[in-house]
Order: sequence, then C-alpha cells, then structure tokens
Amino acid sequence: MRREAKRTEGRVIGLYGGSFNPAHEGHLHVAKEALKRLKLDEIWFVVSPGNPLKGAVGMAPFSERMSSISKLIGCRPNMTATDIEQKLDTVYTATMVSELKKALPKTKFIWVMGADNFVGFQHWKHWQNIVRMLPIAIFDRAGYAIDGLKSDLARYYHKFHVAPKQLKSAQTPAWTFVTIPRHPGSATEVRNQRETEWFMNQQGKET
Ligand SMILES: Nc1ncnc2c1ncn2[C@@H]1O[C@H](COP(=O)(O)OP(=O)(O)OP(=O)(O)O)[C@@H](O)[C@H]1O
Ligand SMILES: O=C(O)c1ccc[n+]([C@@H]2O[C@H](COP(=O)([O-])O)[C@@H](O)[C@H]2O)c1
Repeated sequence: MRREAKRTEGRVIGLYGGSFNPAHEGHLHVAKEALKRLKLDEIWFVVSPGNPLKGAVGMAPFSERMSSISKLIGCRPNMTATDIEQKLDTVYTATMVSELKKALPKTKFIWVMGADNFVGFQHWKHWQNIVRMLPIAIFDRAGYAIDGLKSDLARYYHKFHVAPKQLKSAQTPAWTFVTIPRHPGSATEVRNQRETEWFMNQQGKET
C-alpha cells in the first residue's frame, strides 16, 4: 500500500464497484465515459465479495468475477480490477472507502455507479457517510433515471448536485448525474442467455 500511496498521490481515481457476474460491455462503456466526462486519471473496478442486497444464488465465485472484469479491461493502463474488499474482508462500500482513504490520504476518490444503484442507495449501510466521504457520479441507465431522481440521495442532497466536470474538485457532499449514450449491457441478460444456450445444447444432445 505504501508504494500505491506514492504512485497515486494527487491523482483522481474513480472507484467503480460491482458484482461483475459476469462483466460486460456496459461496464466498460461506463468506465470509459467516467474517465472522459469526469476527467479522472484512472478507474478501479472494485469487485464485491457479495453485494449485501443481492442473494448468493447464481453468484459466481469471487475469483471468476475478478477474472471476468480483468479480461474485459485487458491491458488498458488507466483501468485496474481490485480485490480490496475481499482483502479488507468487507462487503460494505462505507467500510472500504473509509479504509482506502486512510491508507491513501493524498489520493482523491470518486464513487462511480449506474442509475439502478441510485434508486436504492438509501438501503446501503451508512449511505450518508458514503455521501460525506467522497463525491458520487451516477451514470444513466435505461429505465432508472426517473426513479433515481426521486430517490433519497437526490432529494436530501439536492443542493449538492454539481455538473460532471465540477465533481472532481467539489467538496463533499457532492454528486452528479451523467447523461451518456445508454448501454443495454446487463449481467442478468448474459446469465439468462447462457442458460438458454445450455438448455438448447442439452435438448440437441437428447434428439
Ligand atoms: N448498462 C449499464 N449502464 C449503466 N450502468 C451499468 C450498466 N451495467 C452495469 N452498470 C453499473 O455497473 C455497476 C456494476 O453492475 P453489475 O455488476 O451489478 O452489473 P449488472 O448488469 O447491473 O448486473 P445484474 O443484472 O446481475 O444486476 C453498477 O453500479 C451498475 O449500476
Ligand atoms: O455497502 C452497501 O451496503 C452496499 C449495498 C449494495 C451495493 N453495494 C455496492 O454497490 C456496488 C454495485 O453492486 P452491484 O451488485 O449492483 O454490481 C458494489 O460495489 C457493491 O458492493 C454496497
């Protein structure tokens, strides 16, 4: 961590948390838009050991999800997949961010998430602490923008909404909603498609 503290000093890093079960093009799309629109230096894909609001059924092992996102980002120098939550033995964003800020005090972090998480953000553990710890960028996703704009985050913190380009220099609390070309990528869809293909294969074998 000491070497990482030196390397990242003064840099602005987007923390993009996810289950990545599996990773898909929508994730890459959001990451690229985040780098560009928020003018980030890098983005870290924080693989969740297990989203506390999602069941464990159908959740691939952590190592598989870590490989899935690592493969998707390839060798892009400004993107990294990290197992920090697993190392810290936490599934809570508030805990991870607090520990990360302690370990890398001279690095600026921004939380990156899709609009579906905007809608239920008030169910996250210590969500208001997260809002106070780091700026938040929400990226548009089909079907969620309207509900998100009625969420507790948007309502309680409406005075702290800033433009995307101002986010990285804003004092917390600060959040932005980033309008981007919407990407249809969905891990649920990928899993459903794989299941259908498996089923068709089985049927093919039987006939
Ligand atoms: N197509 C997309 N557009 C915008 N944000 C997205 C998109 N896909 C995923 N995200 C965001 O990426 C983060 C990680 O998402 P996750 O790994 O849960 O993928 P998912 O497709 O939402 O999965 P699932 O369908 O299993 O819920 C979340 O903040 C989510 O909102
Ligand atoms: O901290 C929480 O209570 C919490 C509740 C729900 C989701 N999260 C985080 O939200 C991120 C996106 O999760 P997911 O499953 O939608 O990809 C991921 O980093 C999770 O750890 C965090």
